[in-house]
Amino acid sequence: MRVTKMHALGNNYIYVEEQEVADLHEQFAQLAIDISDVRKGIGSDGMILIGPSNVANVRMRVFNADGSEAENCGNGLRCVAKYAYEQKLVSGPSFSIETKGGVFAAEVYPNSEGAVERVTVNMGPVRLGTKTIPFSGPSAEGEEVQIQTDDLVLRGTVVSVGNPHFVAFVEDAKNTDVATVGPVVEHHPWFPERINVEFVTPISRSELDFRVWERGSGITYACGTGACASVAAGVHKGLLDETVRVHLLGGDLDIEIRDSQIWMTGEAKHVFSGVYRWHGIHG
Ligand SMILES: N[C@@H](CCC[C@H](N)C(=O)O)C(=O)O
Repeated sequence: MRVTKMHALGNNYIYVEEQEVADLHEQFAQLAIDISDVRKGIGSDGMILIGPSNVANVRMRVFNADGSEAENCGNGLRCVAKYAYEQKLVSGPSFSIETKGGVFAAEVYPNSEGAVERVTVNMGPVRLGTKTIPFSGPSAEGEEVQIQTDDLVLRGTVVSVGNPHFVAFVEDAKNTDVATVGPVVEHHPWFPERINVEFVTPISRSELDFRVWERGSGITYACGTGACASVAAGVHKGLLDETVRVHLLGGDLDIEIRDSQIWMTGEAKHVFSGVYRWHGIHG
């Protein structure tokens, strides 16, 4: 199958057009696991399928490295926008992308040769609280949820950006033990469909340090929806202004809350295009 690897701030996926894998419908989860494997596959945070849509200009489906399907991916939206424009799947620089978590409007900024390296996406309305995500904890919990296990007590704001997020404001995001705490929150029984976990520290009202544990992929260099969720939570808590530069492991992302909508602007980069031979589930 023809594949393209792209990354946005180091959050890297293998992008495949649906027509390339039309006969593999029941096997997308295993394909995502295999293709993401850094030793036996290509190596990535997951796989994103690009195809036609009935309700938007193009559709994307997001599979994490463990094969689970996610509703949305912010870095994926920017890379799909780049791909769709450069491959002429769309006719102009402004268009819409369908995901399982909703339809999002994208705008690409091509250079004089038509190559796109920067994209803005309207990530939709700010949605906070346990009613916006799959949640099976006590109904008394609202926007702020307190997770308690034998080893951990952690408060976080829950936010939906199409996909679910738990945003914890911590003393020093850059030195948080993400690999230990992240999976405990991801798999906490209150989140029946698991959850993405962000650790954030405001360094001013317009700058945020950010680390992430992604549902289904673990530590990644960046999470676009996670950055959106974190700024939405920070503005709601009165800690941040509405225009924020988020410092992720892989670089910076600009998030703005305007008219209760979240706008995300950042890079999208091509790594390589080539052919991947998959030997299938029994291969
Ligand atoms: N990296 C993404 C989010 C990908 C999906 C996520 N792991 C989930 O399961 O919801 C982003 O940039 O938003």
